[in-house]
Amino acid sequence: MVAVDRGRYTCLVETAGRKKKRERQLVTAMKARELGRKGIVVGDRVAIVGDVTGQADTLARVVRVEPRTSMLRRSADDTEDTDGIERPIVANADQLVIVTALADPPPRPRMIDRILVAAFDAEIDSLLCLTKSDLAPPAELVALYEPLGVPFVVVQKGGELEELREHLAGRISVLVGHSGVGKSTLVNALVPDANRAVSHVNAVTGRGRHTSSSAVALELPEGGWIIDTPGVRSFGLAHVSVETVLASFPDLVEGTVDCPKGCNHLDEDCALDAWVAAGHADPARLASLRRLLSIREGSPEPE
Ligand SMILES: Nc1nc2c(ncn2[C@@H]2O[C@H](COP(=O)(O)OP(=O)(O)OP(=O)(O)O)[C@@H](O)[C@H]2O)c(=O)[nH]1
Ligand SMILES: [Zn+2]
Repeated sequence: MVAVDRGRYTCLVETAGRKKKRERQLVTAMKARELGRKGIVVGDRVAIVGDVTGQADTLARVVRVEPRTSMLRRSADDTEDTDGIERPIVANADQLVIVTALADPPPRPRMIDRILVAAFDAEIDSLLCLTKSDLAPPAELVALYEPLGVPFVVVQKGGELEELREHLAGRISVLVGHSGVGKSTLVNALVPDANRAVSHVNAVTGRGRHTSSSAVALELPEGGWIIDTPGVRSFGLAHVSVETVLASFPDLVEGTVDCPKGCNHLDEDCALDAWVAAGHADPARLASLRRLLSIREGSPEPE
């Protein structure tokens, strides 16, 4: 599923054409009644029936959604309608690319932390993509994320993208970042046909890029997909547990055996302080764990 918009689903269908050459086309579909209220999102693998020629004014039907390997939800505070529900937006992604400018706009570590927790929760890898390196050096931000073991790449407009391409090749990556960080600049550089591909999808669904707030999947020339998420600044965290965050710090788990029951690992009675002080783990790791845990407790970053 490469785009979803107001009940119209754009699917990429690959068929074995003549001379075993693989042929692919975009097919517009609607949801078959038997799927009921089950949602379909970008990244979903689906089965479709009916008219799958993809010709103008044809409409296929999605009859089945395959089991998902991961699911990212838009955070409730990100949606215009403030009903507090975290809606699924991307399925089956295997990498979350956090696009952050080194300056203009300045980096927002709290937002980066929130996205990292969402990635831990969804069990997908994350990659820090630091843009606008012509405006500021990356050292300070890199130092903040080094203890977390998050890989990073540094890019600038018109510059080399080889390293980033290596991280993206063959994978399904979701790009997320605040407005103005250079996400569109990046997408256009990575996918030479990005504008055309997006307008083609929108021609099928009848919407323009900037009116659409839904995610769109774009295929990379070197294989793999990037999924742009316009208007999405962070992902839902309300359901993320202490255990989920802790599980991403396997080096610290052992130190929690003496914690009081239900310890949030933030208060004075937490056993991790003594355990780390005894030299069992890096204090920077504990500090990072606590930074991420406190995000769940705190209110979302104000705009
Ligand atoms: N100095 C500098 N400016 C950049 C760089 N990359 C992008 N810009 C500029 O930053 C501005 C925002 O870039 P966009 O690519 O539109 O950012 P975006 O994240 O897509 O923003 P939205 O479209 O609002 O979501 C534009 O004026 C770009 O020309 C960079 O590496 N260095
Ligand atoms: Zn504890």
